Amino acid sequence: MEFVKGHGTENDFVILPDLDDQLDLTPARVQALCDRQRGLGADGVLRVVRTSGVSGGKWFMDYRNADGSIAEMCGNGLRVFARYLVDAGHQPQGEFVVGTRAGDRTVVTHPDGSVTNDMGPARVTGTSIAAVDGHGIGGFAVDVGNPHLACVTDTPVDGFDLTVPPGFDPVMFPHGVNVELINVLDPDTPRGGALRMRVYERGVGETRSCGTGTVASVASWLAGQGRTTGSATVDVLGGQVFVTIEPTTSTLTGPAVLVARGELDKSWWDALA
Ligand SMILES: N[C@@H](CCC[C@H](N)C(=O)O)C(=O)O
Repeated sequence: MEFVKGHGTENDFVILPDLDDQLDLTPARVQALCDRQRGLGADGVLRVVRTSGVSGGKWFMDYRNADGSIAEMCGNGLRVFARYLVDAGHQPQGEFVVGTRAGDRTVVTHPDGSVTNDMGPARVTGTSIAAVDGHGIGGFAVDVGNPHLACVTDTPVDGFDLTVPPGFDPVMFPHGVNVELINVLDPDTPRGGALRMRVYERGVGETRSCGTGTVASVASWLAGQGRTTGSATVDVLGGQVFVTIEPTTSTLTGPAVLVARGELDKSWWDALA
């Protein structure tokens, strides 16, 4: 069985081409694939499925977190998924649609290897508090298809201990939440704001980047100013992305890198069922 390894700003994924939707991708198999000692190592799995499509799209991105859980959407994963489709010859370079559990998303692959995703609306749904490293940090709940609690703080984000999961309000986030900590590096550059973000991802732990988290972070930063539109670069541990927020949608541009391809050992895979 073929696999491809890739990353977007060092948020890394095992890509499993399964065009005819045949694979039994159990949580145990996802956990083993993502394990950095007994598997390939990754923050998540992207299963590539060909579909008849509900609105012109030919592809479905089946995203799983490293703990085996299913999430609605993955922004970095979507860029890597798009890059894989072009690299494998399944799509020409340019614009096409990918189905996700959060809905259809248009992607545009660029010749320099970067990808722009239409991320859909970033809906600010309220305020809440994250308990991080002994601090209570206020932020905005933002729905980017998946749930986020994006907290702008003056405390330097690089100093927080994110080896422990942040606490959050389980009534507000009954299905868990991804927590972002954000510093404003510069509120007004020629490209909009400049933010720095760290993230603790639901179902994974701290990762070096989270695409939906960067969109939530910019939406939260804007909401704190009473704004609903704007743009910003977001520095993450694994690089930089660019986000725009519009009234009805948002976009995310950043790198998408394919690193390796190979074959899974059949007896290893079968033993995990
Ligand atoms: N890394 C992703 C987000 C993956 C899903 C998230 N952990 C969740 O459970 O919602 C991204 O780049 O957006």
